[in-house]
Amino acid sequence: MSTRFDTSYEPELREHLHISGLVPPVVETYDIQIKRCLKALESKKSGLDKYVYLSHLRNSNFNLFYRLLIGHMKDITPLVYTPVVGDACENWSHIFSEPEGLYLPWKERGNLAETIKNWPEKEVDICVVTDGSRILGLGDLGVGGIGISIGKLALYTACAGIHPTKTLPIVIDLGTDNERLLNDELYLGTRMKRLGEKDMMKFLDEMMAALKARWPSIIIQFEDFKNPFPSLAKYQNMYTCFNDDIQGTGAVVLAGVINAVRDTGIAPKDQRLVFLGAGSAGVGVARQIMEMFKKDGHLSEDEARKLFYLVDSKGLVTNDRGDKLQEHKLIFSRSDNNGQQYKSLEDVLDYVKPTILMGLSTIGGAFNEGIIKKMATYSERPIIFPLSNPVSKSECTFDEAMKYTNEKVLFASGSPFPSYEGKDGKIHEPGQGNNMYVFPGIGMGTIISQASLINQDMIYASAEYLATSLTKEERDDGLIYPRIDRIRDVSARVALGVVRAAERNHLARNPEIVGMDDDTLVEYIKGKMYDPTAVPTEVEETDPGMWNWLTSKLSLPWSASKL
Ligand SMILES: NC(=O)C1=CN([C@@H]2O[C@H](COP(=O)(O)OP(=O)(O)OC[C@H]3O[C@@H](n4cnc5c(N)ncnc54)[C@H](O)[C@@H]3O)[C@@H](O)[C@H]2O)C=CC1
Ligand SMILES: CC(=O)C(=O)O
Ligand SMILES: [Mg+2]
Repeated sequence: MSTRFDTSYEPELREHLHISGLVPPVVETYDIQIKRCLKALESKKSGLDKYVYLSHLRNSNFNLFYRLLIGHMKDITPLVYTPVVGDACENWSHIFSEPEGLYLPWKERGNLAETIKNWPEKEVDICVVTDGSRILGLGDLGVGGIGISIGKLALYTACAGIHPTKTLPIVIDLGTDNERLLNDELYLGTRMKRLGEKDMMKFLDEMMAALKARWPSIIIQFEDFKNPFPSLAKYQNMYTCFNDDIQGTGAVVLAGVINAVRDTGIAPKDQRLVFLGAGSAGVGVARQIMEMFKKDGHLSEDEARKLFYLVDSKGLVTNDRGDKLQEHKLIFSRSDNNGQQYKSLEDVLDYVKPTILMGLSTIGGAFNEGIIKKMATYSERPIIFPLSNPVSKSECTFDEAMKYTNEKVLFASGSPFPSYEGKDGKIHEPGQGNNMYVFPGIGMGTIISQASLINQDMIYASAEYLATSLTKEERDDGLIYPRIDRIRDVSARVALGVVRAAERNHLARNPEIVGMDDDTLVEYIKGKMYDPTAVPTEVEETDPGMWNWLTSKLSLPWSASKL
Protein backbone atom coordinates (compact mmCIF):
# COMPACT_ATOMS: atom_id res chain seq x y z
CA MET A 1 0.00 0.00 0.00
CA SER A 2 1.53 3.29 -1.02
CA THR A 3 0.64 6.89 -1.63
CA ARG A 4 3.96 8.22 -2.75
CA PHE A 5 3.21 9.03 -6.36
CA ASP A 6 0.45 11.58 -6.23
CA THR A 7 -0.07 13.98 -9.11
CA SER A 8 -1.35 16.62 -6.67
CA TYR A 9 2.09 17.05 -5.08
CA GLU A 10 3.82 20.38 -5.72
CA PRO A 11 7.29 20.37 -7.37
CA GLU A 12 9.06 21.14 -4.04
CA LEU A 13 7.40 18.15 -2.39
CA ARG A 14 8.29 15.92 -5.33
CA GLU A 15 11.90 16.96 -5.01
CA HIS A 16 11.86 16.36 -1.27
CA LEU A 17 10.41 12.88 -1.83
CA HIS A 18 12.84 12.14 -4.68
CA ILE A 19 9.99 11.40 -7.04
CA SER A 20 10.53 14.12 -9.64
CA GLY A 21 10.36 12.40 -13.00
CA LEU A 22 8.57 9.41 -11.51
CA VAL A 23 5.26 11.26 -11.62
CA PRO A 24 3.74 12.92 -14.71
CA PRO A 25 4.69 16.62 -14.82
CA VAL A 26 1.28 18.23 -14.28
CA VAL A 27 0.32 19.28 -10.75
CA GLU A 28 -3.34 18.40 -10.45
CA THR A 29 -6.14 19.55 -8.19
CA TYR A 30 -8.04 16.94 -6.22
CA ASP A 31 -11.11 17.68 -8.34
CA ILE A 32 -9.29 16.80 -11.54
CA GLN A 33 -7.89 13.61 -10.01
CA ILE A 34 -11.37 12.56 -8.87
CA LYS A 35 -12.82 13.40 -12.28
CA ARG A 36 -10.32 10.99 -13.90
CA CYS A 37 -11.24 8.25 -11.40
CA LEU A 38 -14.96 8.71 -12.00
CA LYS A 39 -14.45 8.62 -15.77
CA ALA A 40 -12.38 5.46 -15.46
CA LEU A 41 -15.08 3.88 -13.31
CA GLU A 42 -17.77 4.88 -15.78
CA SER A 43 -15.89 3.16 -18.58
CA LYS A 44 -15.87 -0.18 -16.75
CA LYS A 45 -18.80 -2.38 -17.67
CA SER A 46 -19.23 -4.65 -14.66
CA GLY A 47 -19.18 -4.11 -10.92
CA LEU A 48 -16.27 -6.53 -10.73
CA ASP A 49 -14.22 -4.46 -13.21
CA LYS A 50 -14.90 -1.38 -11.12
CA TYR A 51 -13.85 -3.30 -7.99
CA VAL A 52 -10.55 -4.30 -9.62
CA TYR A 53 -9.89 -0.73 -10.71
CA LEU A 54 -10.57 0.57 -7.19
CA SER A 55 -8.29 -2.07 -5.64
CA HIS A 56 -5.45 -0.98 -7.89
CA LEU A 57 -6.12 2.63 -7.01
CA ARG A 58 -6.05 1.84 -3.26
CA ASN A 59 -2.77 0.00 -3.63
CA SER A 60 -1.06 2.58 -5.79
CA ASN A 61 -2.30 5.74 -4.04
CA PHE A 62 -4.46 5.20 -0.98
CA ASN A 63 -4.87 8.92 -0.25
CA LEU A 64 -6.55 9.39 -3.62
CA PHE A 65 -8.65 6.25 -3.14
CA TYR A 66 -9.95 7.54 0.21
CA ARG A 67 -10.53 11.05 -1.14
CA LEU A 68 -12.71 9.41 -3.79
CA LEU A 69 -14.50 7.07 -1.39
CA ILE A 70 -15.15 9.64 1.35
CA GLY A 71 -16.36 12.20 -1.18
CA HIS A 72 -18.70 9.74 -2.93
CA MET A 73 -19.78 7.34 -0.18
CA LYS A 74 -23.21 6.61 -1.63
CA ASP A 75 -21.89 5.64 -5.08
CA ILE A 76 -18.53 4.04 -4.26
CA THR A 77 -19.38 2.06 -1.09
CA PRO A 78 -21.45 -0.52 -3.02
CA LEU A 79 -18.37 -1.12 -5.23
CA VAL A 80 -15.92 -1.85 -2.41
CA TYR A 81 -18.44 -3.38 0.00
CA THR A 82 -21.81 -5.12 -0.39
CA PRO A 83 -23.00 -6.00 -2.98
CA VAL A 84 -19.93 -5.99 -5.29
CA VAL A 85 -17.49 -7.32 -2.68
CA GLY A 86 -19.60 -10.50 -2.82
CA ASP A 87 -18.73 -10.94 -6.54
CA ALA A 88 -15.10 -10.18 -5.74
CA CYS A 89 -14.94 -12.86 -3.02
CA GLU A 90 -16.62 -15.40 -5.29
CA ASN A 91 -14.09 -14.68 -8.05
CA TRP A 92 -11.07 -13.93 -5.85
CA SER A 93 -8.77 -16.53 -7.34
CA HIS A 94 -9.49 -15.19 -10.82
CA ILE A 95 -9.08 -11.45 -10.16
CA PHE A 96 -6.17 -11.74 -7.72
CA SER A 97 -3.11 -9.64 -8.46
CA GLU A 98 -1.84 -8.42 -5.07
CA PRO A 99 -1.86 -10.04 -1.61
CA GLU A 100 -3.39 -7.05 0.30
CA GLY A 101 -3.56 -8.95 3.57
CA LEU A 102 -2.35 -11.90 5.63
CA TYR A 103 -3.10 -15.46 4.54
CA LEU A 104 -2.78 -17.84 7.47
CA PRO A 105 -3.05 -21.46 6.30
CA TRP A 106 -3.37 -24.55 8.50
CA LYS A 107 0.11 -25.73 7.47
CA GLU A 108 1.60 -22.71 9.29
CA ARG A 109 0.20 -23.84 12.65
CA GLY A 110 2.90 -23.78 15.30
CA ASN A 111 4.60 -21.02 13.31
CA LEU A 112 1.96 -18.30 13.25
CA ALA A 113 3.96 -15.82 15.33
CA GLU A 114 6.75 -15.94 12.73
CA THR A 115 4.32 -15.64 9.83
CA ILE A 116 2.61 -12.67 11.44
CA LYS A 117 6.01 -10.99 11.87
CA ASN A 118 6.25 -10.85 8.07
CA TRP A 119 3.56 -8.20 7.91
CA PRO A 120 5.59 -5.12 6.92
CA GLU A 121 3.79 -2.43 8.97
CA LYS A 122 5.20 -1.71 12.43
CA GLU A 123 1.92 -0.47 13.86
CA VAL A 124 -1.45 -2.12 13.48
CA ASP A 125 -4.52 -0.88 15.36
CA ILE A 126 -7.15 -3.23 14.02
CA CYS A 127 -7.54 -6.41 12.03
CA VAL A 128 -10.56 -8.13 10.51
CA VAL A 129 -10.28 -11.90 10.41
CA THR A 130 -12.49 -14.35 8.56
CA ASP A 131 -12.28 -18.05 7.85
CA GLY A 132 -14.25 -17.55 4.64
CA SER A 133 -16.85 -20.11 5.71
CA ARG A 134 -19.95 -17.87 5.37
CA ILE A 135 -19.21 -14.82 3.27
CA LEU A 136 -22.29 -12.57 3.23
CA GLY A 137 -25.11 -14.90 2.21
CA LEU A 138 -22.90 -16.63 -0.39
CA GLY A 139 -21.65 -19.54 1.67
CA ASP A 140 -18.14 -20.99 1.88
CA LEU A 141 -15.77 -19.01 -0.35
CA GLY A 142 -12.49 -20.26 1.13
CA VAL A 143 -9.59 -17.79 0.97
CA GLY A 144 -11.72 -15.57 -1.30
CA GLY A 145 -13.21 -14.43 1.98
CA ILE A 146 -10.25 -12.10 2.44
CA GLY A 147 -12.15 -9.66 0.20
CA ILE A 148 -14.64 -9.10 3.02
CA SER A 149 -11.83 -8.34 5.50
CA ILE A 150 -10.37 -5.83 3.02
CA GLY A 151 -13.79 -4.25 2.36
CA LYS A 152 -14.63 -3.87 6.06
CA LEU A 153 -11.26 -2.27 6.77
CA ALA A 154 -11.67 0.18 3.89
CA LEU A 155 -14.80 1.33 5.71
CA TYR A 156 -12.97 1.58 9.06
CA THR A 157 -10.76 4.09 7.28
CA ALA A 158 -13.38 5.91 5.23
CA CYS A 159 -16.03 6.10 7.97
CA ALA A 160 -14.04 6.39 11.19
CA GLY A 161 -10.64 7.58 9.99
CA ILE A 162 -8.46 4.69 11.15
CA HIS A 163 -5.22 5.08 9.22
CA PRO A 164 -5.10 2.64 6.29
CA THR A 165 -1.62 1.37 7.07
CA LYS A 166 -2.77 0.51 10.60
CA THR A 167 -5.40 -1.92 9.34
CA LEU A 168 -4.76 -5.58 8.68
CA PRO A 169 -7.02 -7.92 6.66
CA ILE A 170 -6.64 -11.60 7.56
CA VAL A 171 -8.03 -14.84 6.20
CA ILE A 172 -7.38 -18.08 8.00
CA ASP A 173 -7.32 -20.99 5.58
CA LEU A 174 -8.58 -24.19 7.14
CA GLY A 175 -9.72 -25.62 3.82
CA THR A 176 -13.06 -25.26 2.07
CA ASP A 177 -16.11 -27.40 1.42
CA ASN A 178 -16.85 -25.49 -1.79
CA GLU A 179 -16.43 -28.08 -4.58
CA ARG A 180 -16.27 -25.39 -7.27
CA LEU A 181 -13.19 -23.94 -5.57
CA LEU A 182 -11.60 -27.31 -4.84
CA ASN A 183 -11.87 -28.17 -8.53
CA ASP A 184 -10.63 -24.81 -9.80
CA GLU A 185 -6.98 -24.91 -10.87
CA LEU A 186 -6.74 -21.19 -10.10
CA TYR A 187 -7.97 -21.56 -6.51
CA LEU A 188 -5.50 -19.79 -4.21
CA GLY A 189 -6.27 -21.61 -0.97
CA THR A 190 -5.31 -24.97 0.48
CA ARG A 191 -6.99 -27.74 -1.49
CA MET A 192 -8.50 -29.72 1.37
CA LYS A 193 -11.85 -30.19 3.06
CA ARG A 194 -12.58 -27.64 5.78
CA LEU A 195 -11.36 -28.67 9.22
CA GLY A 196 -13.76 -28.89 12.14
CA GLU A 197 -14.36 -26.66 15.13
CA LYS A 198 -11.80 -28.31 17.41
CA ASP A 199 -8.94 -27.64 14.97
CA MET A 200 -10.25 -24.16 14.29
CA MET A 201 -10.23 -23.24 17.98
CA LYS A 202 -6.67 -24.55 18.36
CA PHE A 203 -5.58 -22.49 15.38
CA LEU A 204 -7.41 -19.40 16.65
CA ASP A 205 -5.83 -19.76 20.12
CA GLU A 206 -2.40 -19.57 18.50
CA MET A 207 -3.34 -16.72 16.15
CA MET A 208 -4.90 -14.57 18.90
CA ALA A 209 -1.84 -14.93 21.12
CA ALA A 210 0.52 -14.19 18.21
CA LEU A 211 -1.38 -11.08 17.13
CA LYS A 212 -1.41 -9.70 20.66
CA ALA A 213 2.26 -10.52 21.16
CA ARG A 214 3.21 -8.46 18.11
CA TRP A 215 0.67 -5.62 18.61
CA PRO A 216 -0.45 -5.58 22.28
CA SER A 217 -3.36 -3.15 21.72
CA ILE A 218 -4.66 -4.69 18.52
CA ILE A 219 -8.45 -4.91 18.06
CA ILE A 220 -9.50 -8.20 16.50
CA GLN A 221 -12.81 -8.20 14.64
CA PHE A 222 -14.28 -11.57 13.70
CA GLU A 223 -16.21 -11.61 10.44
CA ASP A 224 -18.31 -14.09 8.52
CA PHE A 225 -17.54 -17.32 10.37
CA LYS A 226 -20.16 -20.01 9.85
CA ASN A 227 -20.34 -20.64 13.59
CA PRO A 228 -18.89 -17.67 15.42
CA PHE A 229 -20.41 -18.22 18.85
CA PRO A 230 -17.63 -20.39 20.40
CA SER A 231 -14.82 -17.96 19.50
CA LEU A 232 -16.74 -14.95 20.80
CA ALA A 233 -17.55 -16.72 24.06
CA LYS A 234 -13.94 -17.80 24.49
CA TYR A 235 -12.09 -14.61 23.59
CA GLN A 236 -14.34 -11.67 24.48
CA ASN A 237 -12.99 -11.44 28.03
CA MET A 238 -9.40 -12.25 27.07
CA TYR A 239 -8.69 -10.04 24.05
CA THR A 240 -9.82 -6.71 22.63
CA CYS A 241 -12.21 -8.29 20.17
CA PHE A 242 -15.79 -8.42 18.95
CA ASN A 243 -17.88 -10.26 16.42
CA ASP A 244 -19.36 -8.00 13.79
CA ASP A 245 -22.08 -10.40 12.62
CA ILE A 246 -23.47 -11.08 16.11
CA GLN A 247 -22.72 -7.82 17.90
CA GLY A 248 -22.28 -5.18 15.14
CA THR A 249 -25.39 -6.37 13.33
CA GLY A 250 -27.29 -6.56 16.62
CA ALA A 251 -26.37 -2.93 17.34
CA VAL A 252 -27.13 -1.52 13.91
CA VAL A 253 -30.52 -3.19 13.67
CA LEU A 254 -31.35 -2.17 17.23
CA ALA A 255 -30.72 1.48 16.28
CA GLY A 256 -33.09 1.18 13.31
CA VAL A 257 -35.69 -0.56 15.47
CA ILE A 258 -35.49 2.17 18.15
CA ASN A 259 -36.32 4.78 15.48
CA ALA A 260 -38.87 2.65 13.62
CA VAL A 261 -40.77 1.51 16.75
CA ARG A 262 -41.23 5.15 17.69
CA ASP A 263 -42.80 5.79 14.27
CA THR A 264 -45.26 2.88 14.65
CA GLY A 265 -46.77 4.36 17.80
CA ILE A 266 -46.92 0.81 19.24
CA ALA A 267 -45.30 0.27 22.65
CA PRO A 268 -42.49 -2.33 22.84
CA LYS A 269 -44.65 -4.65 24.97
CA ASP A 270 -47.22 -4.83 22.15
CA GLN A 271 -44.73 -5.56 19.37
CA ARG A 272 -44.36 -9.11 18.05
CA LEU A 273 -41.26 -10.00 16.08
CA VAL A 274 -40.70 -12.78 13.56
CA PHE A 275 -37.16 -13.50 12.39
CA LEU A 276 -36.56 -15.51 9.24
CA GLY A 277 -33.07 -16.84 9.99
CA ALA A 278 -31.81 -17.92 13.41
CA GLY A 279 -28.07 -17.89 12.77
CA SER A 280 -25.36 -15.62 14.13
CA ALA A 281 -26.96 -12.45 12.80
CA GLY A 282 -30.57 -13.41 13.61
CA VAL A 283 -29.81 -14.38 17.19
CA GLY A 284 -27.42 -11.45 17.64
CA VAL A 285 -30.09 -9.00 16.52
CA ALA A 286 -32.82 -10.63 18.61
CA ARG A 287 -30.64 -10.47 21.72
CA GLN A 288 -29.90 -6.75 21.28
CA ILE A 289 -33.54 -5.82 20.68
CA MET A 290 -34.57 -7.89 23.69
CA GLU A 291 -32.15 -5.86 25.79
CA MET A 292 -33.76 -2.62 24.58
CA PHE A 293 -37.24 -3.91 25.39
CA LYS A 294 -36.01 -4.67 28.90
CA LYS A 295 -34.27 -1.31 29.37
CA ASP A 296 -36.64 1.11 27.65
CA GLY A 297 -39.83 -0.94 27.55
CA HIS A 298 -39.44 -1.91 31.25
CA LEU A 299 -40.14 -5.58 30.52
CA SER A 300 -38.76 -8.50 32.46
CA GLU A 301 -36.39 -10.90 30.65
CA ASP A 302 -39.22 -13.38 30.26
CA GLU A 303 -41.77 -10.84 29.02
CA ALA A 304 -39.27 -9.51 26.47
CA ARG A 305 -38.23 -12.96 25.23
CA LYS A 306 -41.82 -13.99 24.58
CA LEU A 307 -42.16 -11.28 21.91
CA PHE A 308 -39.66 -13.10 19.63
CA TYR A 309 -40.42 -15.93 17.19
CA LEU A 310 -37.40 -17.30 15.34
CA VAL A 311 -37.72 -19.34 12.16
CA ASP A 312 -34.89 -21.38 10.68
CA SER A 313 -34.71 -23.77 7.73
CA LYS A 314 -36.87 -26.26 9.68
CA GLY A 315 -39.60 -23.81 10.67
CA LEU A 316 -40.51 -22.08 13.92
CA VAL A 317 -37.90 -22.81 16.57
CA THR A 318 -39.73 -24.73 19.31
CA ASN A 319 -38.68 -26.97 22.18
CA ASP A 320 -40.67 -29.95 20.89
CA ARG A 321 -39.77 -29.79 17.20
CA GLY A 322 -37.91 -33.04 17.41
CA ASP A 323 -34.41 -31.94 16.39
CA LYS A 324 -31.48 -31.01 18.59
CA LEU A 325 -31.35 -27.22 18.63
CA GLN A 326 -28.01 -25.44 18.38
CA GLU A 327 -27.16 -23.79 21.68
CA HIS A 328 -27.48 -20.19 20.45
CA LYS A 329 -31.15 -20.76 19.52
CA LEU A 330 -32.23 -22.13 22.90
CA ILE A 331 -32.91 -18.77 24.49
CA PHE A 332 -35.62 -18.00 21.89
CA SER A 333 -37.05 -21.47 21.51
CA ARG A 334 -40.85 -21.44 22.06
CA SER A 335 -42.67 -23.73 24.43
CA ASP A 336 -46.15 -22.20 24.07
CA ASN A 337 -47.00 -23.82 20.72
CA ASN A 338 -49.23 -26.55 22.21
CA GLY A 339 -47.44 -29.25 20.26
CA GLN A 340 -48.20 -27.54 16.96
CA GLN A 341 -45.26 -27.05 14.56
CA TYR A 342 -45.21 -24.21 12.01
CA LYS A 343 -43.05 -25.04 9.01
CA SER A 344 -43.57 -22.20 6.53
CA LEU A 345 -43.10 -18.50 7.10
CA GLU A 346 -46.70 -17.98 6.02
CA ASP A 347 -47.97 -20.32 8.75
CA VAL A 348 -45.82 -18.55 11.33
CA LEU A 349 -47.22 -15.17 10.26
CA ASP A 350 -50.81 -16.44 10.53
CA TYR A 351 -50.01 -17.72 14.02
CA VAL A 352 -48.05 -14.72 15.36
CA LYS A 353 -49.43 -11.73 13.39
CA PRO A 354 -46.16 -9.85 13.84
CA THR A 355 -45.59 -6.11 13.77
CA ILE A 356 -41.90 -6.59 12.88
CA LEU A 357 -40.42 -8.96 10.29
CA MET A 358 -36.64 -9.44 10.07
CA GLY A 359 -34.84 -11.28 7.28
CA LEU A 360 -31.44 -12.80 8.12
CA SER A 361 -31.92 -16.05 6.25
CA THR A 362 -29.80 -15.70 3.06
CA ILE A 363 -32.97 -16.58 1.11
CA GLY A 364 -33.44 -13.99 -1.65
CA GLY A 365 -37.10 -13.17 -2.31
CA ALA A 366 -38.41 -15.01 0.79
CA PHE A 367 -40.65 -12.02 1.62
CA ASN A 368 -42.92 -12.41 -1.40
CA GLU A 369 -45.99 -10.39 -2.26
CA GLY A 370 -48.25 -12.54 -0.05
CA ILE A 371 -45.94 -12.23 2.97
CA ILE A 372 -45.57 -8.47 2.64
CA LYS A 373 -49.33 -7.95 2.15
CA LYS A 374 -50.03 -10.01 5.27
CA MET A 375 -47.65 -7.80 7.26
CA ALA A 376 -49.67 -4.76 6.15
CA THR A 377 -52.80 -6.27 7.71
CA TYR A 378 -51.25 -6.70 11.16
CA SER A 379 -50.28 -3.08 11.81
CA GLU A 380 -50.66 0.35 10.29
CA ARG A 381 -46.89 0.71 9.75
CA PRO A 382 -45.25 -2.70 9.48
CA ILE A 383 -41.52 -2.85 10.11
CA ILE A 384 -39.88 -5.03 7.44
CA PHE A 385 -36.08 -5.38 7.39
CA PRO A 386 -34.73 -7.74 4.67
CA LEU A 387 -31.17 -7.73 5.96
CA SER A 388 -29.47 -10.56 4.07
CA ASN A 389 -26.57 -9.65 1.78
CA PRO A 390 -25.72 -9.17 -1.00
CA VAL A 391 -28.67 -7.81 -3.02
CA SER A 392 -29.34 -11.22 -4.62
CA LYS A 393 -29.99 -12.66 -1.13
CA SER A 394 -32.20 -9.84 0.12
CA GLU A 395 -35.57 -11.20 1.28
CA CYS A 396 -37.36 -8.46 -0.73
CA THR A 397 -36.63 -5.19 -2.50
CA PHE A 398 -37.58 -1.69 -1.35
CA ASP A 399 -39.85 -1.38 -4.35
CA GLU A 400 -41.79 -4.52 -3.37
CA ALA A 401 -42.04 -3.53 0.29
CA MET A 402 -43.41 -0.09 -0.64
CA LYS A 403 -45.82 -1.35 -3.31
CA TYR A 404 -47.36 -4.17 -1.27
CA THR A 405 -47.84 -2.13 1.93
CA ASN A 406 -49.39 0.84 0.19
CA GLU A 407 -46.19 2.78 0.97
CA LYS A 408 -46.64 2.33 4.74
CA VAL A 409 -43.62 0.12 5.41
CA LEU A 410 -40.78 1.12 7.74
CA PHE A 411 -37.92 -0.41 5.81
CA ALA A 412 -34.21 -1.14 6.06
CA SER A 413 -32.15 -3.59 4.01
CA GLY A 414 -28.65 -4.97 4.40
CA SER A 415 -27.56 -3.95 0.89
CA PRO A 416 -28.42 -0.70 -0.86
CA PHE A 417 -31.59 -0.28 -2.96
CA PRO A 418 -32.64 2.56 -5.25
CA SER A 419 -35.16 5.19 -4.12
CA TYR A 420 -38.87 4.72 -4.78
CA GLU A 421 -41.19 7.25 -6.36
CA GLY A 422 -44.48 7.31 -4.45
CA LYS A 423 -47.95 7.69 -5.95
CA ASP A 424 -47.89 11.39 -5.09
CA GLY A 425 -44.53 11.84 -6.81
CA LYS A 426 -42.60 11.98 -3.51
CA ILE A 427 -39.22 10.26 -3.54
CA HIS A 428 -38.75 7.80 -0.65
CA GLU A 429 -35.26 6.68 0.33
CA PRO A 430 -34.66 3.19 1.76
CA GLY A 431 -32.77 2.72 5.02
CA GLN A 432 -29.61 0.62 4.94
CA GLY A 433 -29.46 -1.49 8.09
CA ASN A 434 -25.89 -2.57 7.65
CA ASN A 435 -23.33 -3.00 10.41
CA MET A 436 -21.15 -0.47 8.54
CA TYR A 437 -22.99 2.18 10.57
CA VAL A 438 -21.49 0.89 13.82
CA PHE A 439 -18.35 -1.22 13.41
CA PRO A 440 -16.12 1.73 12.37
CA GLY A 441 -17.25 3.68 15.44
CA ILE A 442 -16.85 0.66 17.71
CA GLY A 443 -13.27 0.30 16.47
CA MET A 444 -12.47 4.02 16.74
CA GLY A 445 -14.09 4.32 20.17
CA THR A 446 -12.03 1.40 21.40
CA ILE A 447 -8.81 2.92 20.02
CA ILE A 448 -9.57 6.34 21.53
CA SER A 449 -10.50 4.97 24.95
CA GLN A 450 -7.64 2.46 24.86
CA ALA A 451 -10.07 -0.06 26.31
CA SER A 452 -8.63 -3.52 26.71
CA LEU A 453 -12.00 -5.25 26.22
CA ILE A 454 -15.11 -4.52 24.18
CA ASN A 455 -18.03 -5.30 26.44
CA GLN A 456 -21.78 -5.48 25.88
CA ASP A 457 -22.35 -1.98 27.26
CA MET A 458 -20.00 -0.54 24.61
CA ILE A 459 -21.87 -2.39 21.86
CA TYR A 460 -25.25 -1.23 23.20
CA ALA A 461 -23.99 2.36 23.37
CA SER A 462 -23.01 2.20 19.69
CA ALA A 463 -26.67 1.48 18.88
CA GLU A 464 -28.02 4.24 21.12
CA TYR A 465 -25.66 6.87 19.74
CA LEU A 466 -26.40 5.78 16.18
CA ALA A 467 -30.14 6.01 16.82
CA THR A 468 -29.84 9.54 18.21
CA SER A 469 -27.57 10.62 15.34
CA LEU A 470 -30.62 10.92 13.11
CA THR A 471 -31.28 14.61 12.41
CA LYS A 472 -34.74 16.19 12.50
CA GLU A 473 -34.54 16.68 8.74
CA GLU A 474 -33.76 13.00 8.20
CA ARG A 475 -36.65 12.02 10.49
CA ASP A 476 -39.01 14.36 8.64
CA ASP A 477 -37.91 12.66 5.41
CA GLY A 478 -39.03 9.34 6.86
CA LEU A 479 -35.52 7.93 7.43
CA ILE A 480 -34.62 5.62 10.29
CA TYR A 481 -30.86 5.67 9.61
CA PRO A 482 -28.74 8.75 8.88
CA ARG A 483 -27.82 9.46 5.28
CA ILE A 484 -24.66 7.63 4.27
CA ASP A 485 -22.85 10.80 3.18
CA ARG A 486 -22.81 11.87 6.87
CA ILE A 487 -21.16 8.63 7.94
CA ARG A 488 -17.94 10.27 9.20
CA ASP A 489 -19.85 12.50 11.62
CA VAL A 490 -22.10 9.63 12.59
CA SER A 491 -19.13 7.32 13.22
CA ALA A 492 -17.55 9.99 15.44
CA ARG A 493 -20.76 10.06 17.51
CA VAL A 494 -20.88 6.26 17.67
CA ALA A 495 -17.24 6.32 18.82
CA LEU A 496 -18.22 8.90 21.47
CA GLY A 497 -20.88 6.51 22.80
CA VAL A 498 -18.40 3.65 22.88
CA VAL A 499 -15.84 5.76 24.78
CA ARG A 500 -18.46 6.87 27.31
CA ALA A 501 -19.48 3.25 27.91
CA ALA A 502 -15.82 2.22 28.29
CA GLU A 503 -15.39 4.98 30.89
CA ARG A 504 -18.53 3.91 32.79
CA ASN A 505 -17.21 0.36 32.89
CA HIS A 506 -13.74 1.43 34.03
CA LEU A 507 -12.21 0.02 30.84
CA ALA A 508 -10.91 3.32 29.41
CA ARG A 509 -7.18 3.87 29.89
CA ASN A 510 -6.41 6.98 27.85
CA PRO A 511 -5.37 9.72 30.31
CA GLU A 512 -5.78 12.43 27.64
CA ILE A 513 -9.58 12.12 27.55
CA VAL A 514 -10.23 12.23 31.29
CA GLY A 515 -12.81 14.92 32.15
CA MET A 516 -13.55 15.92 28.53
CA ASP A 517 -17.14 16.98 27.87
CA ASP A 518 -18.94 15.48 24.85
CA ASP A 519 -18.22 18.32 22.41
CA THR A 520 -14.52 18.37 23.29
CA LEU A 521 -14.33 14.59 23.04
CA VAL A 522 -16.00 14.51 19.62
CA GLU A 523 -13.51 17.11 18.39
CA TYR A 524 -10.68 15.04 19.90
CA ILE A 525 -11.96 11.94 18.06
CA LYS A 526 -12.23 13.86 14.79
CA GLY A 527 -8.74 15.23 15.31
CA LYS A 528 -7.40 11.66 15.47
CA MET A 529 -9.03 10.69 12.19
CA TYR A 530 -6.87 9.99 9.17
CA ASP A 531 -7.13 12.81 6.64
CA PRO A 532 -6.47 11.78 3.03
CA THR A 533 -5.85 15.39 2.03
CA ALA A 534 -2.85 15.77 4.34
CA VAL A 535 0.41 15.91 2.38
CA PRO A 536 3.44 13.96 3.55
CA THR A 537 6.24 15.96 5.09
CA GLU A 538 9.02 13.44 5.26
CA VAL A 539 10.14 10.17 3.78
CA GLU A 540 9.65 7.36 6.27
CA GLU A 541 11.92 4.35 6.30
CA THR A 542 10.10 1.07 6.88
CA ASP A 543 11.28 -2.19 8.30
CA PRO A 544 13.05 -4.35 5.78
CA GLY A 545 10.22 -6.58 4.64
CA MET A 546 7.73 -6.67 1.85
CA TRP A 547 8.63 -3.26 0.46
CA ASN A 548 12.34 -4.06 0.19
CA TRP A 549 11.52 -7.41 -1.23
CA LEU A 550 9.10 -6.03 -3.76
CA THR A 551 11.35 -3.20 -4.91
CA SER A 552 14.35 -5.49 -5.28
CA LYS A 553 12.35 -8.14 -7.11
CA LEU A 554 10.80 -5.65 -9.44
CA SER A 555 14.08 -3.67 -9.82
CA LEU A 556 12.18 -0.47 -9.32
CA PRO A 557 14.23 2.71 -9.37
CA TRP A 558 13.35 3.82 -5.87
CA SER A 559 14.46 2.70 -2.43
CA ALA A 560 12.49 0.90 0.22
CA SER A 561 10.80 4.04 1.44
CA LYS A 562 7.13 4.67 1.38
CA LEU A 563 4.57 7.11 2.63
N1 LIG B 1 -27.30 -6.30 7.30
C1 LIG B 1 -26.23 -6.63 7.96
O1 LIG B 1 -25.50 -5.77 8.47
C2 LIG B 1 -25.84 -8.06 8.08
C3 LIG B 1 -26.43 -9.02 7.31
N2 LIG B 1 -26.07 -10.32 7.45
C4 LIG B 1 -26.66 -11.27 6.54
O2 LIG B 1 -27.50 -12.16 7.24
C5 LIG B 1 -27.53 -13.40 6.57
C6 LIG B 1 -27.37 -14.51 7.59
O3 LIG B 1 -26.12 -14.40 8.23
P1 LIG B 1 -25.76 -15.37 9.46
O4 LIG B 1 -26.83 -15.31 10.48
O5 LIG B 1 -24.40 -15.08 9.90
O6 LIG B 1 -25.80 -16.77 8.74
P2 LIG B 1 -26.07 -18.19 9.36
O7 LIG B 1 -25.68 -19.17 8.37
O8 LIG B 1 -25.50 -18.23 10.73
O9 LIG B 1 -27.68 -18.20 9.53
C7 LIG B 1 -28.59 -18.36 8.50
C8 LIG B 1 -29.92 -18.75 9.10
O10 LIG B 1 -30.91 -18.80 8.08
C9 LIG B 1 -31.63 -20.00 8.21
N3 LIG B 1 -32.17 -20.42 6.92
C10 LIG B 1 -31.52 -20.94 5.86
N4 LIG B 1 -32.40 -21.28 4.90
C11 LIG B 1 -33.61 -20.95 5.37
C12 LIG B 1 -34.93 -21.06 4.85
N5 LIG B 1 -35.14 -21.58 3.63
N6 LIG B 1 -35.96 -20.65 5.61
C13 LIG B 1 -35.74 -20.14 6.83
N7 LIG B 1 -34.53 -19.99 7.37
C14 LIG B 1 -33.48 -20.40 6.66
C15 LIG B 1 -30.64 -21.01 8.76
O11 LIG B 1 -31.31 -22.12 9.36
C16 LIG B 1 -29.90 -20.13 9.76
O12 LIG B 1 -30.63 -20.09 10.98
C17 LIG B 1 -26.43 -13.35 5.50
O13 LIG B 1 -27.02 -13.12 4.24
C18 LIG B 1 -25.63 -12.15 5.87
O14 LIG B 1 -25.10 -11.50 4.74
C19 LIG B 1 -25.17 -10.74 8.39
C20 LIG B 1 -24.55 -9.83 9.18
C21 LIG B 1 -24.79 -8.40 9.03
C1 LIG C 1 -22.73 -7.04 6.42
C2 LIG C 1 -22.23 -8.28 6.95
O1 LIG C 1 -21.43 -8.30 7.86
C3 LIG C 1 -22.69 -9.52 6.39
O2 LIG C 1 -23.56 -9.51 5.54
O3 LIG C 1 -22.19 -10.56 6.83
MG1 LIG D 1 -20.52 -10.19 8.05
